[in-house]
Amino acid sequence: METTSLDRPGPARPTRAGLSQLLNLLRPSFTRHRLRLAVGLTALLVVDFLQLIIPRIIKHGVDGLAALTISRDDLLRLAVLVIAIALAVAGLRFVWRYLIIGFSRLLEESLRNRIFSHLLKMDAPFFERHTPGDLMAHSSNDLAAVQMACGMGVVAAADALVMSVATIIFMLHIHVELTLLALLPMPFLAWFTRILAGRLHHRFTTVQEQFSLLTEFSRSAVISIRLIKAYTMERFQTAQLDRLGRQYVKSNIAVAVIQGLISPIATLAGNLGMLIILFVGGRLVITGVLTMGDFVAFISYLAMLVWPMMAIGWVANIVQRGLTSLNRIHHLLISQSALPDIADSGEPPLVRPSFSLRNLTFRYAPDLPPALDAIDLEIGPGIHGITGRTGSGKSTLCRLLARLYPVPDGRVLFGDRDVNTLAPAFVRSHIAYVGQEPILFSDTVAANIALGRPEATEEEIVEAARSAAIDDEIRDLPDGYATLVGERGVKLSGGQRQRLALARALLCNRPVLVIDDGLSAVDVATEHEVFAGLRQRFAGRTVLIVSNRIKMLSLTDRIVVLDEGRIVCAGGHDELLAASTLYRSMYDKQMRPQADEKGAAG
Ligand SMILES: Nc1ncnc2c1ncn2[C@@H]1O[C@H](COP(=O)(O)OP(=O)(O)OP(=O)(O)O)[C@@H](O)[C@H]1O
Repeated sequence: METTSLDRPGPARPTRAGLSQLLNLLRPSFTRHRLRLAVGLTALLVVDFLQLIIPRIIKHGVDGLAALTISRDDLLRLAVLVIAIALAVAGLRFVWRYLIIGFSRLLEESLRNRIFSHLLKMDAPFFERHTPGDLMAHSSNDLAAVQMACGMGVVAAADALVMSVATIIFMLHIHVELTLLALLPMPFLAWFTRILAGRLHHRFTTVQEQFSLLTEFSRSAVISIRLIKAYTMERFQTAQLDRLGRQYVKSNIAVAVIQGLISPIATLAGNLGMLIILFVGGRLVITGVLTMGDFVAFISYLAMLVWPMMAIGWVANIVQRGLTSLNRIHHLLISQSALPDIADSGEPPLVRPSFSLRNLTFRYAPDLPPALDAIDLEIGPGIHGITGRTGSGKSTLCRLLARLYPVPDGRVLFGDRDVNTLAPAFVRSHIAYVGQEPILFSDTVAANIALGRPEATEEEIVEAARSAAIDDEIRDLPDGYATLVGERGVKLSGGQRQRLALARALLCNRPVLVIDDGLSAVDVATEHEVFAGLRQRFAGRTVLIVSNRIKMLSLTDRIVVLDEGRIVCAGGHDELLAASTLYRSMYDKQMRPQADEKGAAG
């Protein structure tokens, strides 16, 4: 028998894609903003050049002073020149920061948009393989690492390259041997920075992990405060928080140790070079090979070289980190939905669509038993009840109709066409879906109802609420339909939330309504009212209600009983009472106590 299943290996560690594949992800942004980048990099190079000129001006002044050939006016002119250059450096620094860092933010935004629109296309199995934390990491840490590499990474790389090459040329120009000697400690500085930056990254990742553990712990403790109090868990929770807090402090101290090492090592390398200049360069001045000005300029150049040498190690690390993150983003973007990749052609919606399930077998994973087993079912206009024990496959059936999971070819037909030949969005656009857990957004009641049709009028919203039997209760809220609900608003009861979600689905006015146990928290009297509203509103259309409430099921046109993924019986309420032992036992459990109570009262 042909079945479908989802190969769900879990989020494996991604293999490294080719460099050109990774760079292809960045190319569109680099191309689009090439002018911005070119101007930014030019400003950066001009800053470098201007900085290199300052020691030469100072050399001129010192030589003049040493030979007593310089006038006060000359000195003033040199000072003004230095200030003018410093001002130009400050202005141009602002320009390159604005342009290049701005570019990295634009690149980050475009990658984020790409990731987000890709996620919107993915199917349910994808979201089961990737946890929300996983996906959040892509849209925060990984994007930040790429942004860093393409912003400060580009700046530091260009800066370090130009500054080190130019500074060394200027130094060589003064004295070749002295330059080579003074540069001796520099490769060690680059090497140390590289090693320390690597460790720093590692420790910093630990800090971030500890921080997210701590925040997640505090978040879940705050939202489950009632449970904690009910189980008198306060002490235990405090001890847990204390433990996490101590780990967090420890990992922060580990970061501080590395950060504390970097600067002294740089100073040490600079001072070693300085020592060499003092010792060797000083002798060259005494012997008249170098002028006093050359000597001072040489010291300034060496000081300027410390930063590029540190930057080389630092850049190597952030580029490596950026590539690792880019690799993860690449793997996310190449992951494919198992649903057919067919774009919605804009075909007009079907007026009275129906579903035909033909010998459909479905498993969530190859090693799991089938969640649906050889299902044959016609779902056309009318109100259909789906019932069965927990885990019998009711929700799975609804999810497959809503095209959240892939199905094998020819097993599910929609309006006589195989769903695999249709755009998933086309099929979904016919279905209003009410799930088991209603989700409300932090917005007004009206906006929550109008989620699927933001353009709906006030009258339409009220009418949908009335059909879902929630209108009166909404009017009793402090601001009626304008009341804020959700996380930061008024808290609604489970039944109210479910009816709000139902009103949202009703407002969409689609030809098929699927309610997956979405009325379980609604009391029996209100359930009747809701059902009457549905009957009237959906006359001639298709409604599928998953429920285990016999009273609700008895009102439907036809009931399908599932057990272990199979249809064990289908028919009207009376028919099933006679034909299905499962249905009969559900009826007995739910209706007998009432009958017994009535009998006892009589
Ligand atoms: N995402 C999933 N991954 C793996 N197995 C799943 C998944 N969802 C459901 N199942 C399994 O598939 C079977 C059918 O589950 P389903 O949720 O469709 O049952 P149900 O009849 O709706 O149950 P309930 O009445 O408790 O909601 C169960 O064995 C369940 O454990």
